[in-house]
Amino acid sequence: MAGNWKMNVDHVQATALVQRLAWTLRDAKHDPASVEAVVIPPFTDLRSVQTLIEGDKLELGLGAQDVSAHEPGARTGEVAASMLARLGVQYVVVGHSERRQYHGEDDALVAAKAAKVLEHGMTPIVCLGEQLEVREAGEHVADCIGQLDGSLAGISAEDLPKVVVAYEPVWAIGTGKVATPEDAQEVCAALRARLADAHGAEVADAVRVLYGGSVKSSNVAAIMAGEDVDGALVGGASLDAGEFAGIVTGGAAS
Ligand SMILES: O=C[C@H](O)COP(=O)(O)O
Repeated sequence: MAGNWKMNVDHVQATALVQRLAWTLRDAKHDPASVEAVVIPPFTDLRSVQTLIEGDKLELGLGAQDVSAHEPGARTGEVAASMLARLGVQYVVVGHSERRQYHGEDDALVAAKAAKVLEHGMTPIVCLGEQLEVREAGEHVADCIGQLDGSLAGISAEDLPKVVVAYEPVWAIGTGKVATPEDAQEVCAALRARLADAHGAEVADAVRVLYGGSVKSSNVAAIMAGEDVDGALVGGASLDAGEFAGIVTGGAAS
């Protein structure tokens, strides 16, 4: 269960949020071995959050929201994978629809970023999902498979099991319109089947497939009931410690 804070929460607010989350999970007797909880703050919060996780031995994973496809150098404004790895970051979101939509990122760039994340020993969370008009045309499965192929291009069969794929229908992000459990399962299953066709069942089973889009504590169990839905990538609801803890424990219960 990964909480993507997006461009919210400064580093002072981040320390309070992450502590409240860890305490709430402890009070709920959450077992991190059953469901992994990951926080994905903005770059400016990473050091503060990492210090708390390490110092207070909080049972939370740490992720970043984006990364450069390049090695350190003259790339103003970018953050290199090696810098994130040095900070103790374990997961990096690549290809989020907000990056694809507002920053012109295409599958080739997403694949290059995912490869860079793997090269530096971290796990990419590779996002993909269809626009509303694509779903209305009934082309969502083919569209998502195309994004999967393009976004994982060049990643070796050895590295693929380390990848996390997040299916996030764009029309369900931040809109309150959650896909039905059947919608989520349909695409997650199709993605896994594609991985199995291309790389074998063992690789496909090892890849964790998440659903994202208006996930809350009240709907997480139904979504997680899908056989091919292994977890959730949560946006808005991860900004509330109690709500995100409810998602983590709700996912564990399903
Ligand atoms: O990365 C998270 C997704 O974009 C979902 O966001 P949301 O839970 O606010 O709909």
